[in-house]
Amino acid sequence: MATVLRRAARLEFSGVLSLFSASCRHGRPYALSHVAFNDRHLSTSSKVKVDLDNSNGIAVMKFDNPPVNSMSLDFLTEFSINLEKLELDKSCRGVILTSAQPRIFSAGLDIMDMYGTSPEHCGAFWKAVQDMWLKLYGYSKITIAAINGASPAGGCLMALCCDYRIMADDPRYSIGLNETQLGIVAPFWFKDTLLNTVGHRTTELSLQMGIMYHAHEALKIGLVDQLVPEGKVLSTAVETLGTWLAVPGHAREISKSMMRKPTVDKLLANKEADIKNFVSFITKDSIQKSLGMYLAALKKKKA
Ligand SMILES: CCCCC/C=C/C(=O)SCCNC(=O)CCNC(=O)[C@H](O)C(C)(C)COP(=O)(O)OP(=O)(O)OC[C@H]1O[C@@H](n2cnc3c(N)ncnc32)[C@H](O)[C@@H]1OP(=O)(O)O
Repeated sequence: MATVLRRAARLEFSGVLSLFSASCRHGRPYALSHVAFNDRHLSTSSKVKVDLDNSNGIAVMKFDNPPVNSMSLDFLTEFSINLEKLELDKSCRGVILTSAQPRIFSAGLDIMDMYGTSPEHCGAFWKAVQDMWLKLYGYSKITIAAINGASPAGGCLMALCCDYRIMADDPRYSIGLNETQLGIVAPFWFKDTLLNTVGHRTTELSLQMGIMYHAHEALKIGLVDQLVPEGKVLSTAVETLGTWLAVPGHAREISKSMMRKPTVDKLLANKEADIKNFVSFITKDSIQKSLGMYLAALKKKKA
C-alpha cells in the first residue's frame, strides 16, 4: 500500500513537472527559483509566496499575482509545484491559502488564457486547472482557506478544495461559482466540489443563477465555515490549523480520503475527455463572444 502511494505521489509529481515544461513551451519566461523549506523560509518564486514556519509546521501560501490574483497558466503551475513540494516535505503539517493582494482572494481563472488563445493553449491551461484541483482536493495534509477578499469562480473552487474556510466579515466581499454569468458552464468536478460542501438544492440554485454570496450568506449556506474581522483572518487560520493538528493525523487523513476519493477518481477517469470537452466548448464562437462581452463589461465598470 505504502509503495503504491509513493509511486502515485511520484507520478503526480512528474505530472506537475511536465505541466511546468508545458508552461515554458508557451514562451512565457518562468524562473523557478530555489525554494528551501528547511527553516522558516520564504520562497522567492513570483506569483505564490510560500512561508513555512518550522516551529509549528504551518505553511502559508500567499497569492501575489496583481492586480486580482487571476489564475493564469503560470500561476497555476507555480501553485501546484509549491503545493507538491510542501506535501513531500515532512516538516510541513498543514497549509493556509491566502492573498497578498488587498480586497481580493482570487478573481478565478484568468479569462485571458481562455479568450482568443489557441486550442493548444486552452488544452494546456485546462490541464493545469485540473492538476491544481486534483492536487488540492486530494491533498493529504490539512488545508485552510483564509479568504481575505472577493473570491469568484476559480477562487471559490480553490477555497472549496480546502478542509476549512475562514472569510473576512466584510460586506464588500463575495464568493461563489458565478460561471453562468459569464455564459460558461462549471464542469462536473467544480459542481461536485460545491455539492459536497453545500448540498444538492443549494448547488442547483447556485450554479444555475451563478450566485455570488456575500460573506454572511456564504456562512449561512455553509460555503464558508467562519467569519472574522479582516485583520484576524490569517491569525484565526493559524489557530484553527493548530486545533486540526491535535487530531491523530493518520485517522484524519484516511477520513478525508474516504470522503473525497470518489470525486477525485471521477475526474482521474475522465481527464482527457474533460480537456477535449473544455477545448471544444471554450473555442466556440458563441462562447468566445460571451467572454468578450464579459471582459468589456468588467472594463466598462471601471470607466
Ligand atoms: C467549461 C468552462 C469552465 C470555465 C470555468 C471558469 C472559471 C473561472 O474562474 S472564470 C473567471 C471568473 N471570474 C470572474 O468572473 C471575476 C471577474 N472579476 C471581477 O469580478 C473583479 O475584477 C474583481 C471583483 C475580482 C475585482 O474587482 P476590482 O478590484 O474592481 O478590479 P477590476 O474589475 O477593475 O479588475 C482589474 C483588472 O483585472 C482584470 N480581471 C479581473 N478578473 C479577471 C480574470 N478572472 N481574468 C483576467 N482578468 C481579470 C480586469 O479586466 C481589469 O483589467 P484592466 O481593465 O485591463 O485593468
